[in-house]
Amino acid sequence: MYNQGQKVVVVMWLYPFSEIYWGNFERQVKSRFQRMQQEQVVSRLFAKDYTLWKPSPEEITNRLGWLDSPEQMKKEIKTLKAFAEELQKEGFRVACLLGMGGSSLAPEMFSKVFGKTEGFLDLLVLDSTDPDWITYLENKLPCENTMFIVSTKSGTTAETLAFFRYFFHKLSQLKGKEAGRHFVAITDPGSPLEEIASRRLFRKTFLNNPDIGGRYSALSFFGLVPASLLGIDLGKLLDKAILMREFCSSDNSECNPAVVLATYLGELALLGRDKATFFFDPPSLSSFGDWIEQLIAESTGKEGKGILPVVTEKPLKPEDYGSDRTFIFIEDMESSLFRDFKEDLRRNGHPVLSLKIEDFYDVGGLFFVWEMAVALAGHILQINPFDQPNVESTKAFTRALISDYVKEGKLSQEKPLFEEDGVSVFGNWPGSNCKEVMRNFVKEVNTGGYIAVQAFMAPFENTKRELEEIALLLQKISKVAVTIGFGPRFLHSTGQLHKGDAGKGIFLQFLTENQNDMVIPELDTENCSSAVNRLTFSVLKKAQALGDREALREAGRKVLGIQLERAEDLLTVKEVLHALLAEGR
Ligand SMILES: O=P(O)(O)OC[C@H]1O[C@](O)(CO)[C@@H](O)[C@@H]1O
Repeated sequence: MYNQGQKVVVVMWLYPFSEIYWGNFERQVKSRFQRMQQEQVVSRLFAKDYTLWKPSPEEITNRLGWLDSPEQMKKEIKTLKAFAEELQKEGFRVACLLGMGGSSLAPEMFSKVFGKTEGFLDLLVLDSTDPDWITYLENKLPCENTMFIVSTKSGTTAETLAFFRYFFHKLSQLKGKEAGRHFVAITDPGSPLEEIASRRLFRKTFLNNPDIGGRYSALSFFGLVPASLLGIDLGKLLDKAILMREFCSSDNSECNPAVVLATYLGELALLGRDKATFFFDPPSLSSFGDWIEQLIAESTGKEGKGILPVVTEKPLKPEDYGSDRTFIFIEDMESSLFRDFKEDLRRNGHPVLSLKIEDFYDVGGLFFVWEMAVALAGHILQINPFDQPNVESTKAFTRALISDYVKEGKLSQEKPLFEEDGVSVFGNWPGSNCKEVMRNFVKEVNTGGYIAVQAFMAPFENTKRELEEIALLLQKISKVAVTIGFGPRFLHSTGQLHKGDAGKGIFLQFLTENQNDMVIPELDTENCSSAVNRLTFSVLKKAQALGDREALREAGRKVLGIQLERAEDLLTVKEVLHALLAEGR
């Protein structure tokens, strides 16, 4: 138990006034520190020694480019600045980034945390295939003055290419052969996008270092092109990362912030604390949470292991948390919002880590230290933190559904269990109404497990709020961690962990019908046969939801599918949960 008289709260120099409380785990932590020091884990990481993770170098040796990226990208600042100036001069006002997962989350964080600088471009990010959301975003875009950033490492990500085709078609109608001047590509050398960009006469193509994986690419062209368009001072940002790299280069474990964080994540997960629960102040930093969620979940959730990042919960009473949690606060220096909450958590024996940042440019250092920490947590868990072996299964089911759709004109789907007030319920669940099914669903989660709410819906603010309320009700009823992810975005983040971890999760999948729908245009009209059924965004979204449902089931996971006519029908689910909560009291 917490006792201020003992040496339990360590003030770290990671950032001034940061602090860490290990709870009852100091002994194990010390021994992990010693082991990492003896094995010279840090020196071996910088020497790119793949045996830290696996006996073979595959998808490791060619994924460590992020270690040198801050230094290398300093040489590109001039080019990036010149590009931003060129766009300003030509009257571009908005940049719209089309991308998924590692190609979109850092840019979105830059946009939400830093915002637009006077005279520079605004940045919007599209990472949803929901046609209502695309229409909403499109209506905000002054297409004539918009630069589209097509951002994909592989150059093959289905969502990104569908967004590209949609907006390229639109711009071609407006600008004819000049359409390509509104597009810039960020991709790996030799990817299919590089070829598309050259054929479609894109304004520019940034070829990234191929040795950097998606979720480790914040401080490469993937993060820095959009950051420079926003007017962020790249030199300052990268210097913070370079300084952090220096702090993180020592084999002296206790003095190495990345080793301390890795131990906090990895060692405590091995000891049963495998839910890393994040809180942010100011709230705009929660977009850093979306980035870190992908980094932790996609890197560690595999081979029957994994650390679940929880980034959307509101603070609860300390006794409402299980003994499977660690807590991480990322706050600015002045923040005292969580002071009492942290104290309560420590008093209840929960490990608590608080990182204080001085200004937003400290995210440069945060990107680096978390990338290194997660890579080292992968070493502690003995997994490869750079691959994503279970992501492909959803894609395969989705492709099969789409290919049937193109032939048959409809998506094949299981029959609902029943329909009730705008809500159709799917899955192998006992019960003949929503309340019975939901009661049985919640019973399926064990202590130490989690519930993942997956919403294939447009991410409007009011929908987010409704889902947060639903998550809170589920949390109160089940007493386990509850996460929320919008689909298809989460498929490129927590989707890996959902299928690759130890199977502790149960899944509540929402899927809405849409008000709007648009065909995803083909670019080469000569390849378009009029006999096929043309794919639309709503069909793509639905195929992704149904595909993931199948992939989860194939991995032995339990899924409750709820299809809604409109987002407002979430109310039916909320009412049922309120009733269940009242029953339990
Ligand atoms: O940059 P790409 O190749 O489009 O990939 C996007 C995302 O998809 C994944 O490959 C798999 O979900 C992520 O790891 C990656 O960040």
